[in-house]
Amino acid sequence: MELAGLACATALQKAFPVEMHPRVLVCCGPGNQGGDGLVAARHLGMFGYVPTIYLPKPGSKDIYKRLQQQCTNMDIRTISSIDELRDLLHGNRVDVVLDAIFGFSFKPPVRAPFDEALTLLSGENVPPIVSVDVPSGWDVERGRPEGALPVSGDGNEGKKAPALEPAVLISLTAPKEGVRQFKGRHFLGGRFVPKYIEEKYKLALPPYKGSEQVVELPSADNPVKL
Ligand SMILES: NC(=O)C1=CN([C@@H]2O[C@H](COP(=O)(O)OP(=O)(O)OC[C@H]3O[C@@H](n4cnc5c(N)ncnc54)[C@H](O)[C@@H]3O)[C@@H](O)[C@H]2O)[C@@H](O)CC1
Repeated sequence: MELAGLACATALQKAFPVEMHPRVLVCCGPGNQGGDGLVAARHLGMFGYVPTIYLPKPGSKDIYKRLQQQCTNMDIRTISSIDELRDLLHGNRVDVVLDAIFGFSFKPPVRAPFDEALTLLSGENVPPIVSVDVPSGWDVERGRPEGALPVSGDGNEGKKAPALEPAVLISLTAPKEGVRQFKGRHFLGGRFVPKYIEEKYKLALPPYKGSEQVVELPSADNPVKL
């Protein structure tokens, strides 16, 4: 989780340098991906950004609580309500968003309060989004859903929430099948995979340069050379 979060912070820094994009909103879900987001927030703070964490539903694992505490120790502000999220986004107080809400374990329908968060983050004039591993709302295998996602809960019949459309994606360990359609800047972070795992699963991972934690991958709109 530590190296994954560091990779997320590093990719965001490459795509959105601190000089131009100092204010980062880190949106965290309740799973391991949310934990990666908390780690990334801490490193972004170390890189000179001013992170704010949106954490509506903290994970219950002990490691999650400890990661939260480390952010608190660094005086990183945490918000939890949808009203605070709306105020931040509509008040032009965010330069870039790190989407660490849902990763490969997401399954629709979307449960509250993430339906409203996805709607706000998909609104007009929202700053660019960097998604972790799988853009929130996409399926790890099938990718971007066709149309908006159903929302669960009494009284939500017919209600929909959009999947996110990030500008940048940071895949962890190896890109997932569902992000083949992703066209923006695409980074890979996962310089922690032992050779035997790479060979066992035939991952064919690209080389990382020097001591870099991430490598930029070619995508349809960004044909970088490896
Ligand atoms: N080996 C691993 O498992 C690693 C995982 N990593 C990260 O962790 C992610 C996977 O972590 P997890 O398996 O914990 O799952 P996720 O972080 O993808 O999310 C699962 C959480 O979201 C909730 N959730 C799922 N569907 C929902 C819905 N429709 N509405 C509301 N809440 C919903 C679940 O209750 C669960 O708490 C990866 O995508 C990656 O970002 C990395 O830290 C690297 C290592």
